[in-house]
Amino acid sequence: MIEARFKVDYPGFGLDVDLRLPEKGVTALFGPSGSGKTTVLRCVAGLSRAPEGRLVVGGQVWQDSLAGVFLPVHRRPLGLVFQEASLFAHLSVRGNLQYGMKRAGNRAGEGFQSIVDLLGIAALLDRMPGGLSGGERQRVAIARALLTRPRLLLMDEPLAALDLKRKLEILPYLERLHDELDIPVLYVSHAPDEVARLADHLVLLDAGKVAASGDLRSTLARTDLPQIFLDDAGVVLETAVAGHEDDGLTRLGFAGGHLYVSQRPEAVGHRLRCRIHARDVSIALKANSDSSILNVLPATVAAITSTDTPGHVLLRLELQGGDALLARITVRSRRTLGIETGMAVMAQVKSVALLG
Ligand SMILES: Nc1ncnc2c1ncn2[C@@H]1O[C@H](COP(=O)(O)OP(=O)(O)OP(=O)(O)O)[C@@H](O)[C@H]1O
Repeated sequence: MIEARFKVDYPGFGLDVDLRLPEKGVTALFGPSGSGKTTVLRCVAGLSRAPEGRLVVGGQVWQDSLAGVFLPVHRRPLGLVFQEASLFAHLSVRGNLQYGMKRAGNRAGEGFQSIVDLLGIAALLDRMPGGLSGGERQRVAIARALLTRPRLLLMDEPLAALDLKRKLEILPYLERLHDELDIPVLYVSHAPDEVARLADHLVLLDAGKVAASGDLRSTLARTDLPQIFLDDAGVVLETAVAGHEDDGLTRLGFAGGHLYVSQRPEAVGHRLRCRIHARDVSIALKANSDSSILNVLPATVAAITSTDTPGHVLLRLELQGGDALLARITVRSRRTLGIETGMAVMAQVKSVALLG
């Protein structure tokens, strides 16, 4: 468990957070511009010194303002990856990686091959940074950070400077981080799709305060969050390919039932994350045989929340097996159908976005 408590006062902005984060997996720090994501990351890195703060990583105290403890950034075993990869232009990719290793006392190059493979950069080792694409540079920067054998990897909007094509190229490598790294990753982003795809744990920041912190799927399914997080609300489901149908559809299975999507190349059993937006879910009182909507799941209305969207409410629908969906429907439809909490309904899913 990482314990991170920081209080910072800047003119016009105050940060006051108290977090308990898992020691494994990717934690996304998500929130609107100016909510304090980078400030938290800088306090964790030791790049900023919170006047009041306590930070414990892997049982080691990195900061304890009451006891006067503050490890400077160079004494913290962490890897840092920023928006722009700052590689040494006069060193090859291999030279850049070796520099990182030496600085961290990793002279034997422990883990070199597995990290080079993890980031897919074996073919780039003898190239100079000047000739690399933005996505390749970021992969090298991540490898260099990992080769310092950090206890924690910090990433601040690592994809923000890349165009869509480069983002898509690097995402699969980042995705592997949560499966293959046994250190925690703290990932700052304001891109909902990136967070939905990469994170295991989610911290929502709003005006310097923690609006929510928890497992990604259950946090995204909450309807009791500040409005800013409900505008583009949607859940993430962890599914597996259950079969390929002969009419060009792939069937995905999860505890709540099945979802049909356009044919996928992945084999049966392959895990796929999906995002389902609240705006893409509608409600029927019973299974409809005269509808073109294929994906219909039995659900129970667990919560009804009003939102900033005039004339609409947000429903939280519990599915079999513990997952949930959100649905944005009109107040009029709610009235016409007589929807109340506790009712059994059919959730009609108009669109499923596959992540990855
Ligand atoms: N050194 C500083 N001195 C004064 N104010 C600061 C300092 N650093 C950050 N701030 C202010 O703190 C607030 C939070 O900034 P921060 O960069 O943490 O937000 P963010 O959520 O990362 O935003 P973005 O998504 O735009 O990067 C902002 O209002 C910013 O102007």
